[in-house]
Amino acid sequence: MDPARALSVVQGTPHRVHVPLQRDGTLEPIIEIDNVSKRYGDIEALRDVSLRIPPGVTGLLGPNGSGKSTLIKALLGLLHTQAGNGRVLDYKWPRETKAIRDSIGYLPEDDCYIAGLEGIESVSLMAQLSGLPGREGLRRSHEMMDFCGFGEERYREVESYSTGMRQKLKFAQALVHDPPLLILDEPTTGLDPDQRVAMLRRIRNLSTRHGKSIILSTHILPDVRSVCDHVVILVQGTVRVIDTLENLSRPIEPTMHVSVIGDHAAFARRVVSEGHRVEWQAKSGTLRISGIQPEQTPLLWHWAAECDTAIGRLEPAVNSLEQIFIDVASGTMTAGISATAGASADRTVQTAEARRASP
Ligand SMILES: Nc1ncnc2c1ncn2[C@@H]1O[C@H](COP(=O)(O)OP(=O)(O)OP(=O)(O)O)[C@@H](O)[C@H]1O
Repeated sequence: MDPARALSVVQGTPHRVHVPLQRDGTLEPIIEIDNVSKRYGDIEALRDVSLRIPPGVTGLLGPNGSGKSTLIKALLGLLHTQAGNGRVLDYKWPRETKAIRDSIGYLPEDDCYIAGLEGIESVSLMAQLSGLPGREGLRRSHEMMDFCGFGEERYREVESYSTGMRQKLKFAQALVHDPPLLILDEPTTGLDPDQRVAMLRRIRNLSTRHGKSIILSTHILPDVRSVCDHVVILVQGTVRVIDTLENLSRPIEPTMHVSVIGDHAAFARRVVSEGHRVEWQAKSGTLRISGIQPEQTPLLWHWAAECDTAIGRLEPAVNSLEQIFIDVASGTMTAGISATAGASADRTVQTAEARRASP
């Protein structure tokens, strides 16, 4: 059987998730929590966190110690929070913890296996613990191990597994009960480049072909870029950004990157005299010109000619996730956005001043 199809042929799928449209046509969040606080003694790991996570793949980002693991464990009901309430899928959080846990597949960051068990036994044990009857659980375990790329190694004891195989084992264990929501904590750690690409493909596939919602907690920003629809950035226990990757990538105002042949400072002064903002990007040797509408770009050629310069390259600017992360973590950028895709009107970004530089 095609492993990619395995998920769709499982009979008696135990979980169904109802994702209705809201009045404004956007999808209802799968997670809605309000005013969640968690303290460990004097440490405030989560401070009054309110969050709406839409269906799809959401990257959960943040510097070390920002509260990602605490948030995940809180959602799973693995730790007690001092304040907050909400909903996870169709269940009240934190009251209906058991039902919530049944509906989530969790891949923890740390190893989780029982020494002495074969891979297939480990996965079917999880299937049984999730309530699947023995034979159905075993069948499903084989399907998930196929899906995760296991061959005959499934019959080896898990302590002989490489780091990459342990990651895949955890993935199969998280998937075996066919949950509608997956929470994956650093799922690509320790994978070689090929395995990493395969893992990301599986994650994307689960979302697009099998309708799973996925929260991906990671420090690997290219992973986020390649599979996530939305991004949440936590800093010091507070949510600093929730938005679609697409919105975040788009500069707040239309911006062009221009490489100039000749005296770029003279060209920059000419552009500034027309009321546009110009920054010199030393690394790329280009000018970043803000506030230029696409229909105004012919003017750039005109101004370049006036200064006896020429334009070598001209392309629309895109915010890099790396820069967004650095700006948010350092406090030079804040964005407060409805988590629902497309709702970006109230975004407030304070990067312009911080980044402004003269050529
Ligand atoms: N059991 C605990 N007892 C005391 N403090 C804790 C405990 N667990 C976490 N913390 C603290 O709470 C804060 C948030 O930690 P958390 O592990 O949630 O962050 P994180 O974003 O997951 O970090 P990392 O990216 O390093 O995994 C940190 O200051 C951490 O030291």
